[in-house]
Amino acid sequence: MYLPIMLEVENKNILIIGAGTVAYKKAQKIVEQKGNVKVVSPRFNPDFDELKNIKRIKDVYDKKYIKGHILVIAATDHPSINKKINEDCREENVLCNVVTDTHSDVIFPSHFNRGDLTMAVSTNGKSPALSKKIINDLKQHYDESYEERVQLLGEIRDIVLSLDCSQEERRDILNHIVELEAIELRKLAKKEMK
Ligand SMILES: C[C@@]1(CC(=O)O)C2=NC(=C\c3[nH]c(c(CCC(=O)O)c3CC(=O)O)Cc3[nH]c(c(CC(=O)O)c3CCC(=O)O)/C=C3\N/C(=C\2)[C@@H](CCC(=O)O)[C@]3(C)CC(=O)O)/[C@H]1CCC(=O)O
Ligand SMILES: NC(=O)c1ccc[n+]([C@@H]2O[C@H](COP(=O)([O-])OP(=O)(O)OC[C@H]3O[C@@H](n4cnc5c(N)ncnc54)[C@H](O)[C@@H]3O)[C@@H](O)[C@H]2O)c1
Repeated sequence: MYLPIMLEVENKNILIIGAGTVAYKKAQKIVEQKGNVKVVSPRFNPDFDELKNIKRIKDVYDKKYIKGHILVIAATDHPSINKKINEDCREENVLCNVVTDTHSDVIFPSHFNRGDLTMAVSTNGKSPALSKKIINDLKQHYDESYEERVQLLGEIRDIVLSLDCSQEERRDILNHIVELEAIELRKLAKKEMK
């Protein structure tokens, strides 16, 4: 079983082996979050030309490339090579995601963001298509308005945490404000700023 955790990738070194369609999608997501991406592959999908801030190495996989990375993504179209990459990473204590396997050390959930709200869904590799469908359903319910909502709740929470009251009272207030309408949250945030 997997434990869902959030990974801060900004300025972290992440290695991708293979440069096809799947590798491109993962590289794009990591670059968006300002991770340092290095890609090793003998051939690069033309989409990679759009990604300016990545380092390309035109070569086949070799274990020597792993060192110095916090995460390796094995994204070749050869499951046996990807498996070897996963084994090498285990020896080097580096986390590894294998795109052709449902049992690698790291799997990417399907996800979306509404500002600081992140929603992520995984099926433990059983059905990525179902993860995608559920995420699309959640997108309808948790619409763009949640971006402001989370922002306002964060602002109000900072004020509440600075109040001189018991931990229980604080928890009650914080649990109560999540039920409020946006208009009430805006008023509260404004009032507290003064
Ligand atoms: C989140 C996302 C990646 C992202 O973020 O890029 C993701 N898969 C996505 C889409 C997708 N992948 C596939 C389809 C075709 C339909 C289908 O097969 O269902 C679609 C749907 C589509 O493309 O529309 C095929 C596929 N995927 C894996 C295998 C290998 C295997 O099963 O052995 C094969 C078979 C290849 C073959 O047939 O040969 C494996 C994995 N894919 C995972 C994640 C991990 C488990 C996630 C979970 O627990 O649910 C895991 C285990 C490893 C990993 O990659 O981390 C992205 C969401 C897109 C979105 O949200 O827009
Ligand atoms: N996890 C997912 O989300 C997901 C989704 C769809 C498909 N897949 C699976 O992922 C695999 C990759 O799919 P794709 O569409 O990106 O394939 P692709 O053929 O577009 O790309 C494969 C890449 O791997 C490179 N490569 C091959 N041998 C290599 C080696 N020894 N060292 C380094 N690079 C090497 C190739 O040059 C190419 O750039 C497929 O097996 C596919 O079934 C996974």
